[in-house]
Amino acid sequence: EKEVSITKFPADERKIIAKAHDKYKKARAGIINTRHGQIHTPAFMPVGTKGTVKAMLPESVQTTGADIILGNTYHLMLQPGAKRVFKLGGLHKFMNWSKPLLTDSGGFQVMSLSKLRKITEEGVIFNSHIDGSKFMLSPESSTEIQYLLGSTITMAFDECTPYPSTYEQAKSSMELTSRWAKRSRKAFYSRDGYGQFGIIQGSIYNDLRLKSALDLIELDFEGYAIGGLAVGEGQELMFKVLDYAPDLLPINKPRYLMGVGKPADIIGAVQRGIDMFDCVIPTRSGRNGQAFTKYGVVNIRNSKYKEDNTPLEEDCLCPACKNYTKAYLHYLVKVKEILGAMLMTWHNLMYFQKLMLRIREYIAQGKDFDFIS
Ligand SMILES: N#Cc1ccc(CCNc2nc3cc4nc(N)[nH]c(=O)c4cc3[nH]2)cc1
Ligand SMILES: [Zn+2]
Repeated sequence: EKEVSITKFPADERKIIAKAHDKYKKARAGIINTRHGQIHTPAFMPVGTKGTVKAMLPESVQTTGADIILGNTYHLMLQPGAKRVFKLGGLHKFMNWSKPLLTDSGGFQVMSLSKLRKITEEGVIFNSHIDGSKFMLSPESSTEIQYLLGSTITMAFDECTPYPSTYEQAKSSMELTSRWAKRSRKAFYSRDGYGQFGIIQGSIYNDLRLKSALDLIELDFEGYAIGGLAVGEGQELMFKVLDYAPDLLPINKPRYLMGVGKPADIIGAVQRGIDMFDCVIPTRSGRNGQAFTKYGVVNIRNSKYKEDNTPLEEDCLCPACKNYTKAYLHYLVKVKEILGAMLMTWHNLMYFQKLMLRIREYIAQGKDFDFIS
């Protein structure tokens, strides 16, 4: 079909509702057109780190309403290897997911997973957390790996500035990210319908966030991510950065907040102008027995559910709610049956997608939406 450019917030479909209450005037709903289909924003991306959304079939992920899922350069370069995935037809074919795929660029995962690592101007040298063998990730190699995987949206190679950081530490980290962004942009093989997002850093310092945005806007990325958040700063400080940073980014391009988050975090970030999210919470906490419901979070392992013959949510259309009871889910999770992980994950992904759908609808109708969660 006709390939379209990746970021076309169609003017007529873009609904920026100037709200009487200034809390909402930054919220926007739109559509990102890509080579692999449309992404309705605000969008939540389920995390499929190793080429699978854990405990879900791709067709099941699709039924929850997800338009796009996230994969990880770091994990896939170690196993099965980017060249092998390329030889086998790319990640879309390998994992049987034909819709958009966004891949994180690996720097964040190296810092959180690999043991020995060394950051140099060239890139990051590290030992695999699997077998200790030596690897290097650089703006060039990360961008090439994401090309070999066939990512719809490639992330620039950045350094996620830890929290807390002094102003000086945040400044030199942000400056490194700007130099790496330039190299990432140069290494990107641009094709119609594919895109590369820059990632701004600067920690909690507004002037550093501004400089980071200016450096990256010069590189004319198809979209921009706000990095260096959801790293332990807490919701209040995250929102303080989000009261300022999204407006530094081009209004007509997608804004992606990496690693976020709980429903309340997502709502607060949408109200501040964010379009895209990813978080392991619905999948990881689902496998650990936490179900997100309109009544709040249900810890299904709690003994009070062992004879509860009612569904998690009576009006939810997911298999867990349509066909099973909390008593059965309680039992499956307690005895660590694989079906327990499957059903809890499916429900949580459905819950997160329903939340995004309702947010999109409320924005389109110009309605307030801060009470949803
Ligand atoms: N369960 C659970 C759970 C575990 C971790 C998290 C926090 C994830 N936060 C987070 N992911 C990130 C990825 C990132 N990737 C890159 N390339 N750069 C970032 O600055 C960055 C920042 C992030 N912050 C949230 C929930
Ligand atoms: Zn359900």
